[in-house]
Amino acid sequence: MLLKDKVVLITGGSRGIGAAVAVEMARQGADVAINSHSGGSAAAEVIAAVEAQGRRCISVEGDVALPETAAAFVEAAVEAFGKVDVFVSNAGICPFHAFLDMPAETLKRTMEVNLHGAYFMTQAAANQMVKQGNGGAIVAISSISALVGGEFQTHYTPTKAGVHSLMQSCAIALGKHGIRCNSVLPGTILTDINKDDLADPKKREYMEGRIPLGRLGQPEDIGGAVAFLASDMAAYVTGAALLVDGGAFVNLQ
Ligand SMILES: NC(=O)C1=CN([C@@H]2O[C@H](COP(=O)(O)OP(=O)(O)OC[C@H]3O[C@@H](n4cnc5c(N)ncnc54)[C@H](O)[C@@H]3O)[C@@H](O)[C@H]2O)C=CC1
Ligand SMILES: C[C@H](O)[C@@H]1OC(=O)[C@H](O)[C@@H]1O
Repeated sequence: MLLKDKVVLITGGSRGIGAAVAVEMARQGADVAINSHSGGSAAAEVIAAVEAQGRRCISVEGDVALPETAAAFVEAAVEAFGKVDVFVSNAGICPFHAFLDMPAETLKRTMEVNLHGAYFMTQAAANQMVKQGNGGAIVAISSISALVGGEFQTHYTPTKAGVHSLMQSCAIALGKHGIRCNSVLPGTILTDINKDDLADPKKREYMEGRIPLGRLGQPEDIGGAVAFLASDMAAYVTGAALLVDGGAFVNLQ
């Protein structure tokens, strides 16, 4: 087990990648706190799946775009489990939309959830880790989209580049406290975030065709990379980015 008796906090942990990461963390021996926005029954399913691994789980609802959500999430986790060892910044949205008529509100909301949310949450988790004095690990779910663009993602890709940049700067700011900060860059993973976009068979076939490993990703494909970066196996890894994309990024021709 890579994370025996560690406490892991995950934003956006009720569905998709965050939910799969929560279960993997539990499989690796950790207790888990998930945040989500209206997680409802999905959050309850994640709690059950973590408990099935013999670990504890709490769910705290809140919009990561609001600074007060971060303080409340960390406080609830400390109250339940006594500490924070690992923080995974995962919550995100991607409302696909063309560039030329992008509504200002869609741009603003995407920035606030994906980037400001990651900032507030990372800051709150890091403050708790510094207070504890034992170091820690922070992993942000960035994206292959931090490196390459998307016609209908002009509001989204800058947030994913920003999240990785946040991890790089935090690696420097927090290194003296023994806190490591890294990013995981998933390729296209089948979740609710792209359900509508990939409902178009032509788009889905095109995306699949770009991937040397021959398939789109599943949420479970991301858990191992996060567990590695969160664990002592990665004790000398900070400010790094790990692509988990089936080879899509390097596939020029
Ligand atoms: N699915 C994909 O192909 C990829 C996803 N990502 C990133 O992975 C992360 C998770 O995405 P998926 O699992 O695919 O999406 P999803 O839509 O399946 O899950 C999103 C999660 O974030 C939560 N969430 C959304 N807005 C929130 C808010 N304002 N406050 C708190 N929680 C909120 C939801 O409650 C849910 O738990 C996102 O940051 C996304 O950008 C990165 C690369 C690829
Ligand atoms: C939502 C998209 O399908 C997904 O999000 C990302 O970050 C990936 O690059 C995919 O485009």
